[in-house]
Amino acid sequence: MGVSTAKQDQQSPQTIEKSRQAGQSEASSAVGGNGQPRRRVSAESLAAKQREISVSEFFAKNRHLLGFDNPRKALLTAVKEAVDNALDACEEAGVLPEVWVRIDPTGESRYRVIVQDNGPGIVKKQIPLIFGKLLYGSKFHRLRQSRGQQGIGISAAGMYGLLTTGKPVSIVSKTGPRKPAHFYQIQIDTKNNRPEIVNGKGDGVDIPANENIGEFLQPFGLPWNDVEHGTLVAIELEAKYQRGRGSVDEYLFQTAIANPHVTLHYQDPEGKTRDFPRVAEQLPPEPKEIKPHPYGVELGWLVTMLKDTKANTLSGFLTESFSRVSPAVAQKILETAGLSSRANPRRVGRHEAEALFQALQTTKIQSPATDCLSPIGEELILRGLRQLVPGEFYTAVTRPPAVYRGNPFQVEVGLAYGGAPATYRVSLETLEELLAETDARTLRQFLTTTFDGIGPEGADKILQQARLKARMSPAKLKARERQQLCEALQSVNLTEGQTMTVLRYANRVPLLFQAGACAITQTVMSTNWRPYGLSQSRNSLPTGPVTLLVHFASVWVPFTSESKEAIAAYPEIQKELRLAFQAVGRRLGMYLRRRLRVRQQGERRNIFLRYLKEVANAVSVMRGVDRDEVYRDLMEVAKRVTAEADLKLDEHGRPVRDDPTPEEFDGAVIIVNPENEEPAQTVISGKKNSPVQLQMF
Ligand SMILES: Nc1ncnc2c1ncn2[C@@H]1O[C@H](COP(=O)(O)OP(=O)(O)OP(=O)(O)O)[C@@H](O)[C@H]1O
Repeated sequence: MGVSTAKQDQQSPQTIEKSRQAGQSEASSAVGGNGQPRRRVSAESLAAKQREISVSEFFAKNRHLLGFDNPRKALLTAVKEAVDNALDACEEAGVLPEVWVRIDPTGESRYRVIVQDNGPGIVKKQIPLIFGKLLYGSKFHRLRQSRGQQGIGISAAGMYGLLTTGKPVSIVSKTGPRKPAHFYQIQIDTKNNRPEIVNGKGDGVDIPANENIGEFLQPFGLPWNDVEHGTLVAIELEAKYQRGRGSVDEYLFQTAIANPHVTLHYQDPEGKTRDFPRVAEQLPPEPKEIKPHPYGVELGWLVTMLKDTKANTLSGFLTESFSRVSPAVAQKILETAGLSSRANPRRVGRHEAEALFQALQTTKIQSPATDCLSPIGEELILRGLRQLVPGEFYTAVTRPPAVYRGNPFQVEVGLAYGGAPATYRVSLETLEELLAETDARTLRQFLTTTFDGIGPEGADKILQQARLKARMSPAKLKARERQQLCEALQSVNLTEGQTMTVLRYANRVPLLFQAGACAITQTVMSTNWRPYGLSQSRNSLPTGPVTLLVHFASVWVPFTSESKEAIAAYPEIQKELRLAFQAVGRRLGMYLRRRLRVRQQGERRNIFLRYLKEVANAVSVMRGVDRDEVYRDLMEVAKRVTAEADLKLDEHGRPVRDDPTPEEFDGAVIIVNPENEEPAQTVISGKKNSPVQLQMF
């Protein structure tokens, strides 16, 4: 009734008043004869309907909250959950990760995702709970950087598979070379959020240590890569495979950039394989677990902690439960709160808890320890970017750790400038596949959603060159038009029309959706990039051939939803992001200004040179002096006036003689020689007052 139609909107005020009265009399029919509203339900009848809702029932209905809102995203989410777990497990076990990802088509809009790792494996008893129960995991209750944090991911992917195909999840896990492997087929009982084991008469199957696992699993279509320990997960689900932005391919590519210590093997649904070999042979430093910091605690949480503690005194409670609280600090807090340090924490009343809470917030306490974080580091960011993103100038910055709501976090940013957009690498065959897979309705939409870095402006440029209309349907292109589009993609210069590509990461995991809702994108857009040589309209992404890698690392990432796609905009986080953007922006600005100056001086010298011979001729005729001598003298003058053309970089931005010093850039930088694509200069540690290492990759 609340929906107003166009017809209603045109009604006169009188007609509207009449219908309002009619509406009132209709409503009054719900009033009983005694003038009291008629009661349709009683508290008792409502009570009869009350039922507990299991967490799995809830998420089965609200699957979009977990990233399963459409078949394409479902495929990515399933792969992502399994790969993220594999990487977490390997790193925790101190193993350099090697992960095999395979997507097999099993029917119309059905795929089987198979992910195997060389991690520690999972003990037999835990397998059913991990894969057949939502909210079960090892990471939720600890404060330490990891990819997973909620304990929902992999069981939710299995549940989605079960709901859409009726097939259970298959798991094979082996914990050591002389240990048997465990093979389970598990489905989740959504009503009760409990695992049901389907194979081995409800007990799973053990594969003895001396048996060939690969041969054993062959009849089940499960490929086992021979490792001493590791886990394989296979989930069949309703899905859609499509390349381009937000695809499995893109997720793996971006994972490889931010995880240079990982080797990934990938086989796509068409059987094409791609390997991403590791470029770093060392694991990142292991993050340590920390206790919560007093500034992050909330009153209700404090009350629960007081009730649950095993400490016998308030002083013991504070020092054991929180990080950075020494006995002296505890004493200070308790004095401020007016409480005895020997009081029993389990007997603390409401008012006393509130006083303690206030004292915790107001006492000066050292910031939390930051060894719970494991940033990628400037050197590895540069290596990762250089390996996979083409460009001529690279720089990276790792900010010092900071704190939001008591949680330590760290921001890192890498910037690559000058790479051609992905369109240059598109062959006709790939373009035809992308056109066949897309669900974009217009060509312009196809271009902007398929390729990173193409904004509407760039798309229009390409379509103009291809002589195609922006609103044409991608599915209806004829062979000749597809050819035209491919040629335009490869030839149009997008340097100006390209928008900045932002690669967002949280705890080394690429974030591929909800860019607009993410603090990272919002802060990139609200930062002023114009002083650094990029053009930018107000509150939008800057334009130019720039890729920005942004890594947010924390013991708890404040995601905006359970699907872990966007980071919430806490002011402390936005401040750190902005400082990191400004640091890389300043270095980019320096590089671009220098390049521009060199180019301008080069052009000026060319003009001199064009007329130098004629001037020398005229002077020698007029003054009777030697022409060649005059020419040589004039040449000297031209060189002196345009000396900068010989300095630093030539017109391609290539260092010519005197390369910029590390101190000038004040940070980690790579400048690439565009002619042979070799790094002309690499500065890894160029911070002022610190030893400078120059290193070529
Ligand atoms: N491949 C694996 N090897 C070893 N342990 C694993 C593996 N996959 C999952 N686990 C264990 O299972 C637990 C549950 O995994 P799940 O994906 O459901 O949640 P999570 O990774 O803890 O958090 P999130 O929901 O944020 O992803 C993990 O915490 C981990 O201890």
